[in-house]
Amino acid sequence: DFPAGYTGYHTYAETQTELQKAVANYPSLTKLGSAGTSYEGRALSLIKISDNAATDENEPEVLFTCNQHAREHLTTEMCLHIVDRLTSGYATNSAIKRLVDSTEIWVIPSVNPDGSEYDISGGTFHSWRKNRQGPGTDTNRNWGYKWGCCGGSSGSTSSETYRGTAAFSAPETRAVSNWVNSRVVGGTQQIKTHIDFHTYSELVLWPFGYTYDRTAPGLTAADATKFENLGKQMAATNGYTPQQSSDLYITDGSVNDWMWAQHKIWSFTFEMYPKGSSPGFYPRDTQIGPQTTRNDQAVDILINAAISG
Ligand SMILES: CC(C)C[C@H](NS(N)(=O)=O)C(=O)O
Ligand SMILES: [Ca+2]
Ligand SMILES: [Ca+2]
Ligand SMILES: [Zn+2]
Repeated sequence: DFPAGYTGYHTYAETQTELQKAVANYPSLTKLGSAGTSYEGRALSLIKISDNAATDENEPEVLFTCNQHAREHLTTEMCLHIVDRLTSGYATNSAIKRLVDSTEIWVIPSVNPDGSEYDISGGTFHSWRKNRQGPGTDTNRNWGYKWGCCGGSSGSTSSETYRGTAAFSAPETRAVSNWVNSRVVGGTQQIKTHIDFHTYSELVLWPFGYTYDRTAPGLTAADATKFENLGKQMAATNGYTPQQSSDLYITDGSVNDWMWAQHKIWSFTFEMYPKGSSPGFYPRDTQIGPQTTRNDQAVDILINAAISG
C-alpha cells in the first residue's frame, strides 16, 4: 500500500474498484474489459467510454495508456481522472458529451500493474521502473518497431532500460500491442490518436524516438509538421515543453514509435509533473487533483484530433 501522505493514490485493487464503479454508475457509457494479463497474472484492464458503449460503432477511436513505468504512479491517477471526467461530466457538460458521442475512447490505467504493486510493497517506495519478469524489462523499450536498433535501450538485464530478450517479450507489451492490432477493422486501424502518460519533466513528446532526424521512412515532413502542431497546441494548454522524443534522448522500442510506424496512430508521450527530481517520481497525493486536471484541455484536443483527422 501507499505510505502516509500518498494514500490518495490508487493501488491495483483500488484501481479495479474505480473502474467497476464507473461501469456500475454509467452502464450505457462504459464497457470494461482487458487487453490481457501481466506477467504475474494481473488484468491489464481496459475501459471503453462512448455512447452506446456496448456497440462497436463507426466512430474514430482514441487510446490513453498509463503506468508503463511502475514508479510513475501519478499517471495511473491521470487515466482514472480521464475516466471520471468523461463519465461524470457527460450529463452536464455539452463539450464532453460531444466528444464522448463522437468517438470511442479506450483507457488502460496501468500497463504495468506488477511493477506498480512491487514499487509500493511493504509500504515504502522502491523506485522500481520495469515489469516483474525475471530481472525486469523496461516495457518502453520492448515495443516492436526498430527494437534495440539504435543505442536507445540496454541489453544488460540489470539496466533500467533493459529491452528484454526480443520485441514484445514482455507479456504486457505483447498483450497491449495484440489488442491494438485487433482494432484494425476492415483493414483500417480504428484508433487515430494516443497519449502514453509518464512522469516526470513536464514534456509533450512525439515520434520518432529512435533517430534524431525530424523525418525518416514512414514519417514525412508533413507528418512531422502535424505532430509538431498538435504537440504545441496541447503544450500551450498545460505549460509542458513540446519537442520530438529524441530531443530528450534516443529511445528504441518505445510505444510511440510502434504506434506510429505500425498503425499511423498520432501517438504522444506526456511527461507529467514535476519538472525536476524534487519531488521527482513521488509527489504527495495533494498534487493528484491539480496535476491531472492540468491536462483536461490537452486531452480534449487529442480527442478532437481523432474526430477532425
Ligand atoms: C518516452 C521517453 C522518450 C521518455 C521516458 N522517460 S521516463 N518516463 O522513463 O522517465 C522513457 O525513458 O521511456
Ligand atoms: Ca459510440
Ligand atoms: Ca468503433
Ligand atoms: Zn516513464
